[in-house]
Amino acid sequence: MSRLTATPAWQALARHAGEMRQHHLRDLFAADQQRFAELSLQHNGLLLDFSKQRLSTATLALLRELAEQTNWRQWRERMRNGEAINHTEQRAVGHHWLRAGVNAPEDVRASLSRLAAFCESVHSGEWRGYTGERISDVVHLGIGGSDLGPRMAVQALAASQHPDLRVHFVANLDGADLASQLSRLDPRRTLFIVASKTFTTLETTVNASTARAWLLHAAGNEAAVARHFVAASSNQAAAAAFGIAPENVFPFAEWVGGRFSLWSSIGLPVALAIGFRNFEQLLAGAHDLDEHFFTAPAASNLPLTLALIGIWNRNFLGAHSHAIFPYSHSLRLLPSHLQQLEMESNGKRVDRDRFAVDYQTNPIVWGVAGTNGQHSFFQLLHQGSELVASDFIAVARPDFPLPGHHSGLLASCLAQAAALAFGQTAEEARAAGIDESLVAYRSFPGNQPSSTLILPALTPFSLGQLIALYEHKVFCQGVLWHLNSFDQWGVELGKQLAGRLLPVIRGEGVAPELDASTRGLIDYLRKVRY
Ligand SMILES: O=P(O)(O)OC[C@H]1O[C@H](O)[C@H](O)[C@@H](O)[C@@H]1O
Repeated sequence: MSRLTATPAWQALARHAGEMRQHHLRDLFAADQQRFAELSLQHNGLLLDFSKQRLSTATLALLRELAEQTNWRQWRERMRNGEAINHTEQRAVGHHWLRAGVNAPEDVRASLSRLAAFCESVHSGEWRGYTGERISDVVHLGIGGSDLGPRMAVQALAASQHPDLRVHFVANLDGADLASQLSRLDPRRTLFIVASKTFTTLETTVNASTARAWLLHAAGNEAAVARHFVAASSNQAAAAAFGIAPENVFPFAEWVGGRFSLWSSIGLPVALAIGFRNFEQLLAGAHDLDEHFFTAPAASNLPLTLALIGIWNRNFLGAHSHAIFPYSHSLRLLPSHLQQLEMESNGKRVDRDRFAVDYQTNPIVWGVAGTNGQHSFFQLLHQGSELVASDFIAVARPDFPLPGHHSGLLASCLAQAAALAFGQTAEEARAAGIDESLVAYRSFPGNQPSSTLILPALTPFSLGQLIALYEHKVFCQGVLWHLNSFDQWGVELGKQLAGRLLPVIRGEGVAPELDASTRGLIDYLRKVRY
């Protein structure tokens, strides 16, 4: 038994879960008129309703006890104070310093000033392309943490988009991604941001090389590169070796993890898309949530509460997956961003002390924007055999107010969460006039747990709050599961194998150690390719 599963709180929760599994959400609501008031929290405009989770105030008290027994407060202080809690890489975890405003470290403030000046020069037209044209399009080349966060934020804040500058994103190594963008762009007016913490990532360096060749083909002069390429990276030497002028490199520190790097110079496309003042609001929103997380007591701490609910669903009710449903077209990439944030952080099976865990860690995170999901896979949530926990995210005021749209969107969000929770009994189906032969098919078991998060409006500030909320949730879950949430060794093996296969695919080498399946696939690919 691990230290975690041996804690008195874990043992008590396991016993308590046996009892809670007997209850349906219908009964829990019927038994307590105060349930919404007791099981919801607010912070500076955000409302989190977790009354539709299959838990009680007693469950939460036990979960908070588990958090105390795993020293979550001390870990929170360690992160805040810059201890090297990413122990496998000997690094501090400092993304929260990037948004600390006037209290941010000197180098962070200096870096923000440079970003501000650069944005100003692009927006004002002072920055020109190699023929003297203004920049009309920015292409951000990055992948994973160097792509998903800024891509999601630019899309989410489309309503604040700068009118004269279009921002595009290319991540995939598949040439179809870059080719489809380049075909629509004018090299004289296009600025590329090469975004890579390490500056060694295959996808990004290949895309950047192709983009550079495309520019040089038009410009015919190496000097054009300095007018059209900037970089966001921790590896200034590699950026320089690639040919990016040192004054065009916007560095950030090693203590910024890739999936937490939106707040650093990796966020440059966001600042260019929505303006630097709005980018500062995004940082301010995240800082607001940081302050809340660092100071609020456990009972009113939003990120801790989200984390504890997730642990309850995963470890005590047995949910394998966690769905994110933003009822906001603008937030449609949030599930992808959270997929990386959560699964890359806590998709681990070895704990901080190098022991294999004897409990489940991160569930599979997935989701799409509502209402689209309702008309495809929600069937399984309503009547399938899986327990799926969900977060519904609603925005009270529309960012694109077309008459007749937003009320229906909000009604759908609340209706789906209620239908999942309460279902429809056979008696109710009969009372609704359903023919007896169809009653079994038209009954809904309900009891699918969900939380609903409401943002008053989708602004740079509230988006900052939202992302930071999930970042700190992930931190708390990592603490409780006793994981290092800030490394990602699991993605290395596939990369190494790809490096070894590359010459074989090209027909430039042999790899005698290949397994029969990979060898057979390569043989077939080569046969149909040439
Ligand atoms: O920013 P880069 O160094 O190019 O890394 C891009 C991404 O690739 C890696 O494989 C990691 O899994 C991600 O955490 C990282 O964000």
